[in-house]
Amino acid sequence: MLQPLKILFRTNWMSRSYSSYVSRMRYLNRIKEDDEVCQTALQSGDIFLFHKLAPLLQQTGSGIYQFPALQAEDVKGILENLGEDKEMMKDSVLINCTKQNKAQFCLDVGSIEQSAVENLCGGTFIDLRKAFFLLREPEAPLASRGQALLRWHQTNVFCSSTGQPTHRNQSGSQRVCLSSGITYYPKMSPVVITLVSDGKRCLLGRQATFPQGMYSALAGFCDMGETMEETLCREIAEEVGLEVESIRYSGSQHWPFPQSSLMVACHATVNPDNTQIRLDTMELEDARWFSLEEVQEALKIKTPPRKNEGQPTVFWVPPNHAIANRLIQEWANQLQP
Ligand SMILES: NC(=O)C1=CN([C@@H]2O[C@H](COP(=O)(O)OP(=O)(O)OC[C@H]3O[C@@H](n4cnc5c(N)ncnc54)[C@H](OP(=O)(O)O)[C@@H]3O)[C@@H](O)[C@H]2O)C=CC1
Ligand SMILES: [Mg+2]
Repeated sequence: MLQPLKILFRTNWMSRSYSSYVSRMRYLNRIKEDDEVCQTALQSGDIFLFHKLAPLLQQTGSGIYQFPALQAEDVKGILENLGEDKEMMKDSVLINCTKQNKAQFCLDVGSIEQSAVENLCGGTFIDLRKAFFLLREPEAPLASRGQALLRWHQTNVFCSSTGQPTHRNQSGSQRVCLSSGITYYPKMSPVVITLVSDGKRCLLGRQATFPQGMYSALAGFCDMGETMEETLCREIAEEVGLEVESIRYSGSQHWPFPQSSLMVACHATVNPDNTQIRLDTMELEDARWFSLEEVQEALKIKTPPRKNEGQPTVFWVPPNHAIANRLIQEWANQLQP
């Protein structure tokens, strides 16, 4: 029996019985695409403050760092209190949406005197390179996503084709040049990060810029037109002179340093009869095969070890905020007897 027309074309997407995740993603997309929906969401959203790309952190009594979500009214009060135009709120950029369907925005108040804002908020603006490791999940990735979006807007003010100013939409999900018609979207650079194994050992490398003693999985940016697999094989051949035999995907991560990368993490194996490392000293300072025992010891080290005079340098690996740590942990777990 045909349903009456109105039910078939009901447009109130929020009342449909979608899973809460689906309705949240659809709501987030509406905020992204529709300026009016975004302006409404901004009035009742969570606002995360930055100052010249440094996120505002607050420390609890027990010393834990938090990434405070201010309410729109609070932020307007702060702006008014400091004699600033409340219209600055419109510079907020949409980051995400909470499970309670609350929109999350970031706002850079870098034009205002830093300590004046810190005093009113009871917090401190801390450079992301430090803040990222002071925060825990899910605040660290939220802060790096907000910073990456704000930095993208600050570095894409002009059209790269006409030099004319670009104009953002309310959510900040894009910028458009009205004379060339080009639409710009926030970008991440794809990077493949690989844990190479010969079945018994794993291969880790270090750049001269790494902290002393720290070795990590090998990583490399994708060249234009490459598949992930091609990047992986090329980078391992380039950096340590080995040929990969098999590849297994592990996971991915947005990595904000130095620019926004999308880290695609994989395990790879090489022929155990051909494990001779031929190091590209232009790229890496060192690369070595490590045993399970050495890696298990390194995984126990949670903070950068002190270098004591006359003592051998201690081998350690990136902290668990970095996806390299996940790859190394996965490898150790699968080898563990
Ligand atoms: N989250 C994690 O666990 C880890 C993250 N990383 C990150 O992975 C990224 C890549 O690692 P890395 O070994 O340095 O990469 P590569 O091995 O590709 O070497 C870096 C070189 O790539 C070129 N390059 C820089 N930026 C880009 C870009 N956006 N697109 C294409 N090529 C680029 C530069 O070459 P040129 O100088 O010739 O221009 C640079 O010297 C780094 O940003 C690093 O921070 C690395 C290890 C662990
Ligand atoms: Mg590399």
